[in-house]
Amino acid sequence: MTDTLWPAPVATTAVDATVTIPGSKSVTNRALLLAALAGEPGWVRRPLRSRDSQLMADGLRALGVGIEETVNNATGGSGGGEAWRVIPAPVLRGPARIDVGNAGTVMRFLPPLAVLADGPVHFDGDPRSYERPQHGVINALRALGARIDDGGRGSFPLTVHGSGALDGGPVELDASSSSQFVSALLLSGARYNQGVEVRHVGGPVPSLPHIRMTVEMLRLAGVQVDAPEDGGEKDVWRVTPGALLGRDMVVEPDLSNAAPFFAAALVTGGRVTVRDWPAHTTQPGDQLREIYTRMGGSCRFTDEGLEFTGTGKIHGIEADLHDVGELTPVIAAVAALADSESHLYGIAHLRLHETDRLAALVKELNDLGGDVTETEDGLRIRPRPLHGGVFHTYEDHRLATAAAVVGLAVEGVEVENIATTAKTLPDFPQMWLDLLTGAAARA
Ligand SMILES: O=C(O)C1=C[C@@H](OP(=O)(O)O)[C@@H](O)[C@H](O)C1
Ligand SMILES: C=C(OP(=O)(O)O)C(=O)O
Repeated sequence: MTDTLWPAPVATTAVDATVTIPGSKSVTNRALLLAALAGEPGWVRRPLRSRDSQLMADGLRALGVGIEETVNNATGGSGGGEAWRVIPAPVLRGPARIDVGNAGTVMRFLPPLAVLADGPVHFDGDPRSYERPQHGVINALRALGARIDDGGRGSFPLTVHGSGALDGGPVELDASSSSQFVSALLLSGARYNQGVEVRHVGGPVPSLPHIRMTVEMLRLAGVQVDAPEDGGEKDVWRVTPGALLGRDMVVEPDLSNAAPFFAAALVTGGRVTVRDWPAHTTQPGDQLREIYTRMGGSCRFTDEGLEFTGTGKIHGIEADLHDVGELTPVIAAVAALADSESHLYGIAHLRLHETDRLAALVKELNDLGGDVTETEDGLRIRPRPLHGGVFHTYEDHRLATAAAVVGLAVEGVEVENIATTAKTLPDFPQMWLDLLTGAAARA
């Protein structure tokens, strides 16, 4: 936590910019893990370089995986940029120590891999990692035969006593608090002796697009997966045991991190293009096209990417964000500047994200004069004229970008710890300034 305050710039004119958004956190961290499990070296191209992806890379390195970070600007344009070479370890190494930070993908995805190590792997992380749910992964791994010492806490810190192999097979878990429990088991499951069959038992699973991303990326790595959306049984995913192929994977831009930039088009009545928007993607951020259109913008694909245009007039929305929860903070910020009330629901699980996002959004928007109330599973936002003040960010990157969006229209917003955006978008402060000075248009 830092007390540094960042004065959020106010937009004095309509923005008109084209931005390059760095790679997706979710795709980068899956790509690294799948490459580490493969039978031969592979490449992860245009990876995200941020706190969460460095934690994943360092965690894999601790287990003996080689990850060479190289920059290749020779070809320039979209063909250049970074490419990380991943060299799998013949045997994953224990003892090892892994820092999970506050990265859900690292805390959920690495313990199922660590069971394959040939010794103990100790996991620790930020204080918030002790509070985020981990029981789905711990209980499932134990049921599959793994030995895990969590001091009875059901969370971090914990030690996975890797024994070089896991039998695997069918297992039940409750993923109603995080889709990452399912993804975690599936990602390493092909390397278990019997593969894995995950059956979710409980309330609806949030963030389903992220499970589809897992399934799609596993298939690209040559793994056979049966999933509910392909005619399989509801809430059951099956991974057949087998070798993974070392691939050349190109990471898409992080579409969830496009949310504040398109929001700038809506709020200022301007125009923002995000380069290289994929025509097909499993990223939840793709749903911004529909959500922001309902809020008053319009979008179209151009030769460069996806262009969003706003009118400066924003409408409130009634939206189920269960599938796309990570978009909530920025959507809530836009909704606070709208001309009518919004109801965002299906997002009770956000209370267990980087911070309790529902409580944080209510407190911070209301402290600026807003009228936001928390419901059982979401937020009601009644727009009111807002005033300046400190916007606290609770070490949550998406609270920080949400605050910047409010600051576009409200003078005197000061964002606490803008550096927390380093979790997934370290360049955010400069990118935001470039957007507003027109520099992003020239980039
Ligand atoms: O698997 C992933 O990459 C993610 C899944 C989602 O987690 P939850 O299902 O816990 O919401 C999402 O919110 C998170 O940002 C990334
Ligand atoms: C919930 C998020 O992250 P994590 O991967 O830490 O769960 C997020 O990025 O909004």
